[in-house]
Amino acid sequence: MSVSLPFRPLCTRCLRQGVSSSSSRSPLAFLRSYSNHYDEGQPEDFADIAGELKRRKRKADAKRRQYGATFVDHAVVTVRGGKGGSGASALAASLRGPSSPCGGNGGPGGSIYLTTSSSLTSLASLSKRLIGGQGSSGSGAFKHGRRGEDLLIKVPIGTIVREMRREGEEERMIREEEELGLDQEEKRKRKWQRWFITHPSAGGEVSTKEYAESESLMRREGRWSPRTPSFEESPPVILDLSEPVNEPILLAQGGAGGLGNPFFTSPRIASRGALPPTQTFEFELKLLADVGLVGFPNAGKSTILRALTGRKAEVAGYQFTTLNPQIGVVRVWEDGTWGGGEGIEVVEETWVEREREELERELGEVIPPESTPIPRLMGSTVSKEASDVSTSTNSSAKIERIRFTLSDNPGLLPSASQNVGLGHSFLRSIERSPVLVYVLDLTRPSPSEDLLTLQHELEAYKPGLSDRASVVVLNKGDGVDEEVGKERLEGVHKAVTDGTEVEVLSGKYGLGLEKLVELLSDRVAKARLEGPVELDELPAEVPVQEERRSRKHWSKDDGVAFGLKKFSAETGEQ
Ligand SMILES: Nc1nc2c(ncn2[C@@H]2O[C@H](COP(=O)(O)OP(=O)(O)OP(=O)(O)O)[C@@H](O)[C@H]2O)c(=O)[nH]1
Ligand SMILES: [Mg+2]
Repeated sequence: MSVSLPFRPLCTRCLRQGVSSSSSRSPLAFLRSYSNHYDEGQPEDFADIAGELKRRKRKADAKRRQYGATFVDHAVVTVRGGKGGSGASALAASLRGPSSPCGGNGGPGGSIYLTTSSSLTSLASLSKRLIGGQGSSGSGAFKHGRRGEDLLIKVPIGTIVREMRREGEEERMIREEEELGLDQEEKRKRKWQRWFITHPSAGGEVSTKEYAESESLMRREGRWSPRTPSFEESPPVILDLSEPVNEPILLAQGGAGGLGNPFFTSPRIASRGALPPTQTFEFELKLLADVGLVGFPNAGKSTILRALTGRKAEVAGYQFTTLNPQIGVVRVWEDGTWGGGEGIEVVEETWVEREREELERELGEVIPPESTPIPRLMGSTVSKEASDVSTSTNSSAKIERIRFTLSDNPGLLPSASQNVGLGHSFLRSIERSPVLVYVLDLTRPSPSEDLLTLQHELEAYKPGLSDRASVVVLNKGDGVDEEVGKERLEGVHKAVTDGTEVEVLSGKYGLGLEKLVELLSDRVAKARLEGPVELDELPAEVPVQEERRSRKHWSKDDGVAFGLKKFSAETGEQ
């Protein structure tokens, strides 16, 4: 099979053959032409391409569903330190005299620690129930039990942890006894049974005196039925993990191990390990980035992130490609150049890149980038050369002026503030970004209306949030002609407040990015000087249950699933 036309289905075998038989075209050019054609939507050999695209879309949808299910920004987790192991009540037989107590102590239960991980952007890896390892019991010959295993939970930077409830075993028992209406004597007996174990040779009942003595010994050691302090006595744990954690934070302490019988006056008694209280924590993820990109699905947010930072965000020509917020780093040097990316010329859709990588693997050689005709921004004079001068990946000899993080977020649906789709997760993750950028698609019929919708959604979520967006990006500036572009640009200018910068650019072809970097550097520097701005609390928080339910039922046709009209990137209809 030869690659005589660029519209063959993209199977790797065809591509390989194309490479070997086609002398004039590089495989990348082949992919690009395929990709461009796909963009334009005018395939000639339609049956071939439609079939291939359908297959690809099915694959991508499945992948998206899979990723979608793993993005979690809110979790309620039950945590308990491990139970301490029991002390042993053992006697060492002696030929000459009476046997002596030799029971070892129980090992303490494992604790639960918390730390941050910069590679995480979701709470998906968090289990619903975390219990520290149980300490093992002591045994004869003074052998002490092993310590239970500690658990280390990793959460993304930007996670807020709040303790919601705590209940100890002791309180649970007291409640139960009240319900059963037990008298004091019965309560004492139950308690002793709960706390002590007796040597098998004890035979019969251990006397009340022995128990009472053992209890007072335990009290002296501070080990007797430790009470769980209420929130009034010891305020709930609230952690704001906005910075990387150096030392793991103790979230739940493991229970103390029981004491062996040498500790007690009666050799027939040893104590059980303590069961630590059960605590319920709420984890909420608010990703931290200096700049947050806000826009409708398909506006090109991920493309911009890739162009500025090189972060491998998924780029595709359909809505809700991004389900998981992504953060990249932009570095700006003293001479005004910037980098962070891989110096990529054109940000291709991810599937084109994958094909290319697969092809490179098969061929065992790197396919050199070839020059692509770069379109112009709505007939403006901003050229690729201008932006080339400003980007750089060679940072060794330069002095860094500023470095900031940029977050790409899931597309915002109308009514996201009411938690439609990934609404809250998206809004939560940008809430802490001091600088927001609206990303609008200049090829859509009315970017100014899109802008108003975005502003409305941010304000509905938290009043004052939309004020942080003082930069509006009109992306896909390469895709409109001068007349249409100017008209839409004018509409947006009319819709913005004073002091808001409006930039036409093309994330895909890297046009106009240097101006954006300059603007963002200034805004970030200013925001850092001013410090964090607190916003009012969420006016009407959607209950957790409801929120979770909505996420579970989320699909790519989200607007439809939530009784809204489907939002169409092609027509701009909502
Ligand atoms: N012509 C042109 N196409 C672009 C430009 N920027 C992005 N695109 C294309 O627009 C489509 C969507 O781009 P993405 O970057 O995935 O958009 P997004 O806003 O991240 O979309 P979601 O993740 O779905 O919210 C892809 O086909 C991109 O190749 C641009 O500047 N010019
Ligand atoms: Mg995206």
